[in-house]
Amino acid sequence: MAENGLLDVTGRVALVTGASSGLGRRAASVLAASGARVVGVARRAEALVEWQAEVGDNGAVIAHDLADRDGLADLARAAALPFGAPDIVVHAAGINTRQAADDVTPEGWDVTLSLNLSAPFFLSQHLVPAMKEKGWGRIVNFASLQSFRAFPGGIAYGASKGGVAQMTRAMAEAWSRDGIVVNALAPGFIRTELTAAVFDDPGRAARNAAQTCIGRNGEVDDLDGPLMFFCSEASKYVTGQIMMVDGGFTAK
Ligand SMILES: NC(=O)c1ccc[n+]([C@@H]2O[C@H](COP(=O)([O-])OP(=O)(O)OC[C@H]3O[C@@H](n4cnc5c(N)ncnc54)[C@H](O)[C@@H]3O)[C@@H](O)[C@H]2O)c1
Ligand SMILES: O=C(O)[C@H](O)[C@@H](O)[C@H](O)[C@H](O)CO
Repeated sequence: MAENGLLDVTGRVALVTGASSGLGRRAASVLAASGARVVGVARRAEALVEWQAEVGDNGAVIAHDLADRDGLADLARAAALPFGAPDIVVHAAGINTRQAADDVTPEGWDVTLSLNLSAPFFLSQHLVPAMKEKGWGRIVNFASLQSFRAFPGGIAYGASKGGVAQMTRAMAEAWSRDGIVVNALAPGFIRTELTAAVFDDPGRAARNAAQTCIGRNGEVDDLDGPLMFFCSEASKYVTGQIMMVDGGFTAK
């Protein structure tokens, strides 16, 4: 925590999707270690329970398929049971089906858009009324390099992440007057399960690292600072913004 308390999240309740692995799991752990009570959501119950054992009493878990839009109202209700209504939501669940444009299937397209784009919107819509009542809320979306750049096999993923970038601005316009700031983290190439295919190709991993200003690809803890900024009082006059956390990939 910063000495002036700006990054403090003690006593806040956070809902983190994608908490079973990668960036979502890291975000859930960092928030819990910083004093928030965290409800972790993802599909894999076993991995969630393992995460909960790590964080102890500050964590609760719900196994849920976020691509099923009809279940999101129930999920929002269930998420309020362990610690009260969430003040913070971090939408980290996401997939990349990596289908080439000529081969994209309707199923691949739909699940990508449902999980990456629709779930953050509709789940937020169910959580916002309680945030409005408190006059304070933080919504953190996950955009990507692919919100702005095209990569092979990225048409559905890129469409979803381009949508996340614009949705973040539109959510900010809709809800910020009620004390809810809405921003997005846009990671570069960070080593997780999602990017295993990228990191398993040494040539591609090296080219991506060389494209950054910092000279390396990312690790999950590279997002800790930007995450805490967006989840805390520090970001009270920052809304509708997409923060590149890409080692300077897009600056170069
Ligand atoms: N890793 C990167 O380089 C990178 C770069 C840019 C953006 N992102 C974004 O960051 C977010 C986290 O990605 P990651 O790299 O940690 O990936 P990951 O594969 O490690 O984690 C994804 C999480 O989403 C969950 N999930 C997948 N389908 C789900 C469903 N139907 N319902 C509920 N949960 C589901 C998984 O269980 C997992 O917890 C994603 O939105 C991703 O698009 C990642
Ligand atoms: O894994 C891949 O193949 C995709 O390129 C993405 O998932 C990227 O890692 C990320 O979106 C870039 O910011």
